[in-house]
Amino acid sequence: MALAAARRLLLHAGSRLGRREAVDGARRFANKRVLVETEGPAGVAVMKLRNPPVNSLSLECLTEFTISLEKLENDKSIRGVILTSECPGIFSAGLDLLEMYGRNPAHYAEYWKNVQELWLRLYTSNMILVSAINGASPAGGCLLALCCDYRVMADNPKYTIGLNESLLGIVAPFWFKDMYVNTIGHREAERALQLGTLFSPAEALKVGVVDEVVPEDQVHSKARSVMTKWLAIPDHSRQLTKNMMRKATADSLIKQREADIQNFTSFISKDSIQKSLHMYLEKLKQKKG
Ligand SMILES: CCCCCC/C=C/CC(=O)SCCNC(=O)CCNC(=O)[C@H](O)C(C)(C)COP(=O)(O)OP(=O)(O)OC[C@H]1O[C@@H](n2cnc3c(N)ncnc32)[C@H](O)[C@@H]1OP(=O)(O)O
Repeated sequence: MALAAARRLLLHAGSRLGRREAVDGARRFANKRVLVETEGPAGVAVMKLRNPPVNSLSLECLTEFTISLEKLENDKSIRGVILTSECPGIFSAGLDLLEMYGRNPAHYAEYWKNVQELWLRLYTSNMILVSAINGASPAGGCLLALCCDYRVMADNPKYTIGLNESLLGIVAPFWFKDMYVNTIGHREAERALQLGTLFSPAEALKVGVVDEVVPEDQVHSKARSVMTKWLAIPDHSRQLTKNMMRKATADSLIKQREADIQNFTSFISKDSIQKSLHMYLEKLKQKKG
């Protein structure tokens, strides 16, 4: 409830939490966890996630992300968005594990509703979305990239990308799976989902999780040149085509949003799933020590 009110305030009052300012002719607005700048080709915004240390998609981050997208959708001068990260070496660590561990069912339901909302807004966006994947991109991080129309990834073998949910002892929801199938085909998706494969950039390119791999210092310039190419297509025909390609996948979640929330809430509340998440979080901690 409080988040919904904050969302309305941010969206309509615009400048209270989300500041809009002019910098060298470029416009920018920033929430705490998402920075949006208009720069480069006309009509293009660059959206940078900045939720250190790993750009995990906490409830606050999801909300700010969704609001920023909504603002851009409402700004008729914006035709394309480059999605990238301000956290060195990390695109996004995906959903915030601490939102799914040790909380109550009402919290899980609220969290999942916001995950769905961001996904629907990204996946069905009328704007051209290009991701400049400049770091690790597991699970929900990969999901963000998969929503884009084109994916450029930095050629750094330390960075991996994929839907690795099964490694955590959880299961990718059907709409994550559908988008994976749409992107890499049924056989590759089936194998990668079961194994929880995290692909290196070269592997991701081979299997089709990303469209291009370039030297790390060229990720942004490549994303911009890709955007320029896409901007040359008339919006109405591109948008109608995108809608035709994506509508069925989006509709299958829209039809059953409430059931999906209930399914998530009961799944994630199970003792066995909480135990798996606990073990995974411990493993992340031990990796450091
Ligand atoms: C029907 C039911 C359906 C259920 C479906 C639920 C779907 C879930 C989709 C998801 O997105 S689940 C999240 C999956 N994410 C991951 O597996 C990524 C885990 N993280 C990593 O592998 C690494 O952290 C990294 C991203 C490769 C970065 O490595 P690095 O060495 O740079 O940092 P760390 O030291 O590992 O991490 C720093 C700090 O951040 C914490 N952290 C990492 N990832 C997350 C996360 N996703 N959520 C919350 N917190 C995260 C990590 O624990 C460290 O915390 P500390 O307090 O500093 O120890």
